[in-house]
Formats: sequence, structure tokens, C-alpha cells
Amino acid sequence: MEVSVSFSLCRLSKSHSQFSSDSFTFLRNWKPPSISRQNSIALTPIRVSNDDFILEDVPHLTHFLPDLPSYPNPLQKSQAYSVVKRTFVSPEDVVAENVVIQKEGPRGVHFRRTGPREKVYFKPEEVRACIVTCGGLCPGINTVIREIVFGLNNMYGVQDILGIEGGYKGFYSKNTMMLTPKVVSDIHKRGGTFLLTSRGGHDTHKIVDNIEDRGINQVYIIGGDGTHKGAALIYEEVKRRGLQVAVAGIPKTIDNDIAVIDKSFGFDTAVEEAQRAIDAAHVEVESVENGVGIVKLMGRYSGFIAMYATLASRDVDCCLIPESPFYFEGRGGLFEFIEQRLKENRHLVIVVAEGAGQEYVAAEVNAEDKKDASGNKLLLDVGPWLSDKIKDHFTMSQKMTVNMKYIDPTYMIRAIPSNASDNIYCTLLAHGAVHGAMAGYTGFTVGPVNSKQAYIPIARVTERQNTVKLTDRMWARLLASTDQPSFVASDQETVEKEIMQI
Ligand SMILES: Nc1ncnc2c1ncn2[C@@H]1O[C@H](COP(=O)(O)OP(=O)(O)OP(=O)(O)O)[C@@H](O)[C@H]1O
Ligand SMILES: O=P(O)(O)OC[C@H]1O[C@](O)(CO)[C@@H](O)[C@@H]1O
Ligand SMILES: [Mg+2]
Repeated sequence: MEVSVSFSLCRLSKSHSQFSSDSFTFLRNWKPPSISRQNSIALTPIRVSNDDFILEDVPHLTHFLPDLPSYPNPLQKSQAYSVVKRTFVSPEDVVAENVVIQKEGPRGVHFRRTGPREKVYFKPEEVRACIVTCGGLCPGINTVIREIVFGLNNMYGVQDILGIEGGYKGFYSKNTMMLTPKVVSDIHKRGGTFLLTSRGGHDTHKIVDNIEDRGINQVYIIGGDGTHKGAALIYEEVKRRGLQVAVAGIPKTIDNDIAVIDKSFGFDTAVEEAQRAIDAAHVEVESVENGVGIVKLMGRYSGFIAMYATLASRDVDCCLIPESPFYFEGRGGLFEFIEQRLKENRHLVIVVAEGAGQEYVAAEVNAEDKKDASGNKLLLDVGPWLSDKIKDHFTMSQKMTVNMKYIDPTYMIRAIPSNASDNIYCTLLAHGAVHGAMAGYTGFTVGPVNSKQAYIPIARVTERQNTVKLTDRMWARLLASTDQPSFVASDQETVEKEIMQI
């Protein structure tokens, strides 16, 4: 058996005495070698491999506090959980990143399965937890907050839970609020975040000073890719100071751009809400001559909301997303397509993701680059620009007068409470995070991988963003359903298009 462990800058060889022939015994017994602080690589996941089996593990408090005592999990005495066939998740349970594999191919990467462990590394009466929400809104944030509070309280008897107000900067600029089951019992029925949120203001040292001063030992951080980069820095600083503080991330983003996980919470709710805007656009344009409806949906760098909203609706004629460049003029261009559809149906609906066509808007609008407080590029408004472009084209070419109806439901799709299935999803995430922190895991995020909840190293969700793959079947399904141009010109078409533009 060959075993390679890349954690920090070390590599263990075959001859290392703690390895047995059984990879799972190995997983159970494996402890990372003590590492010097200088050698620590902030975001490198712990990778344990045995032949073609790879476990990308998450850190544990005992990796840097080896003498930490453990206690029996109080769930052992829980009336509700005692009926479960296997109350505790075995350390051997892992979740495969790839479920579609070739018979002779490698088994690939695995993550630890979430759930309660036999031993916990905190006495419930000594836990002081805190919850913070950062970045943009998303349906379901309040459900996650509620379920962390209920999970800690009902399952583990934890009573001391603090809410950090207004995102990362709230750690050092605001007072905390006490979160009890009573305080949060109804919040899942509301959109937004009960704790308020913000962009910017991540100051690792000030945050960890505050964690230390307040005696907080479990930190639950709800946010997107930016938030998770911040969470990784908090984890690193906690480890550097040798604090017994578990840092757990819960991935949140309306754009569904977080890597590894199946999808982010609130996404389904947002897609559902987007249907209302698309329906309205369709009704409007169906009722007039040459009606063109444009609906702008969120999606900074990824067009998932636009793609799923389009596929769900079936009333959309064309979907424009950031991943798929498009063009207006010539064969296979947007103007030609609009003209054809208007001749055939007398109306059409276009769904455009806010990040689509940014380079064209920038070239024409000549606006300076602006960023939000977190450093995210502020996008130019593609919706009105696209509406004007289409109107101007048909007016100038005198081919027909289009009746433009532009709808921008941007914030409406993310400011609503989560639907039933997102509520359940949020509960699984929150409970997974609680079980993980109580079991001493830290520097992790949680999420469904092939429908099974897993503990995922934070680095895996910050190293890249998830985008729509134009070569995947889902985009092909969309193209087949709308019958829009693929905007991928064949060589001959490219040549002709270039000739036409000269
Ligand atoms: N590279 C980074 N290092 C440390 N903190 C960061 C980093 N990037 C972002 N943050 C912090 O994380 C918080 C949220 O970041 P951001 O505004 O980018 O939202 P997000 O978590 O990516 O969510 P959304 O999906 O809404 O974009 C902010 O307080 C920001 O300061
Ligand atoms: O809340 P803000 O800062 O206006 O952010 C809007 C952005 O946030 C997102 O919803 C991601 O959270 C993007 O889709 C959108 O561009
Ligand atoms: Mg982000």
C-alpha cells in the first residue's frame, strides 16, 4: 500500500509504523505529524491516499492540541436519536466526489460524511458558540441560524450561543446578542438575515482577538466564497494561537457558484421566484404586437439561476449567461434570431444573467472599474443596455417596431424566505456543522456531495468558482429547449461574420 499525506510540507513513506494494510484502520488511526508553524500552508487540504482511494480530510482540533480530552456524545441519551439504527457515524463513512466512474478507473476523491460522532471534544456546558452571516442575501439564511441554535440546544444541551451582528466587522464593532431557541423560533419564516450582513471589514487579528476575549469556542460562519476565504484565515490564526476553537463554514450564495457541493441553499427558492418574473414578461409580450420581454436575473460569474429558470419555464426563447459569449450581428447572431422569432410567434422572452455580455457593455458605456467593499467587481447594468440595443437596432433598420418590456426582479428572488425543500436542506447543513464542531473538526465547510452531506476542506470551495459548463448536458438541454443560437460559430461562419463586420 502506498500512502501519501500532503498536509503542510510533509510526506509519509510506506514504512511509517502506524500504517496497517487496511486503509480504513489507517484512516481511523491517522494523525498528522506535528508541524512547524512556518511550514503550515494556510489552505492546503489534508490528502490521504491509499492506492486509488483518496480522502480529502478536514482538520481536527487534536491535530494542534493533541492532549485534548474527549467525552461521550450526549446524543447517546437522546430519546429521539436512540431509535436510529446507527446513532453515530462511523469514522469509516466517506462520501465519493465522483459517483460515475469507469470499472477499471480510479475511485477518486472522498470526503468525510457528516453526522454525530461517538466522542465529542466539548462539554456542552463549556461551549460558547457564535454565529455570523456575511456577503449577499439568500433565501434560507434564517433557517440555518435557527437550526444551528436548535441543533446545539436540543441535541447537545448547549445554552450559550451568541449572534454576531452585521458580518465579520460585527466581531469587533458591535455588541453580541444572545440566541436562544425562543428568540429564533420563528425566523425561518422571514427572508434576509436575522443577524444582518455586510461586505468588507474582515480583519483576522481583530476577529480572533474578539473570539479569544469573549471566550468563544465554536464559530459558525455562513457565507459565500469570500466569506470562506475569511473563515480559512480565522481557522489559521486560531491554530497559530493554539486555541480550542472550532471554525465551521456553511456555504451560502444565491449564484450557486460554490465548488464541490451539489447546489447551494436558497437556489431552488430563487429559481422558483424567477418564474413569476418570466411569467409576467411572457404575459406582457404575448398581449402585444412584436413584444420583446427581457428578464434580468442574478449571476455574477455563473449563469445557473438564468439557466435553471429558463429550463423550468419553457416560455423563454433565449438565455444569455456570462459563460457563453454572444454576438448581435450576422448569421447566428441575436438580432437575426429575434427577427425570426418575432416573425414566427410575434413575441419572445429573453432571460439575461447580470454578468452576461459585460465586455460589450464596458466597451460602449466607458465606465470606470468599481469594486464593492469586499473587492468584488461591480457589474455594469446589462439589462437596460440590452433593451436599448435591441430597440435601436429594429428602429434603425426599419424592419419592425418592437414593443419592449423589461423586468428586473434582481433582489426579489433572493430576499424571500426559503421554500420547503430549501428549509430541510438548511436543517441538514446546520446540523452537520453542529455535529462536526462538537466532534472537534474545524476549518471545514459542509454540503451535499452527490446528495450525501459531507465535511469538505475549506480550500476546496475557495480555490475555484462553479460555473455552467457549456460542454455539459444541462446547457445542451437548454439549447434544445429554447432552440436559440449556440453562438459558437463554425470556422466558416466565423470567417463570414468577420467579412460582414469589415
Ligand atoms: N480573500 C479574502 N480574505 C479574507 N476575507 C475576505 C476575502 N474575500 C472576502 N472576504 C470577506 O468575506 C465577507 C464576504 O465576502 P463577499 O462580500 O465577497 O461575499 P461572499 O461571501 O462571497 O458571498 P456572496 O455570494 O454574496 O458574494 C466580507 O466581509 C469580506 O471582507
Ligand atoms: O447585495 P449586493 O452587494 O448588491 O450584491 C449583489 C450581488 O450579490 C450576489 O447576489 C451574490 O451574492 C450577486 O448575484 C450580485 O451581483
Ligand atoms: Mg462571492
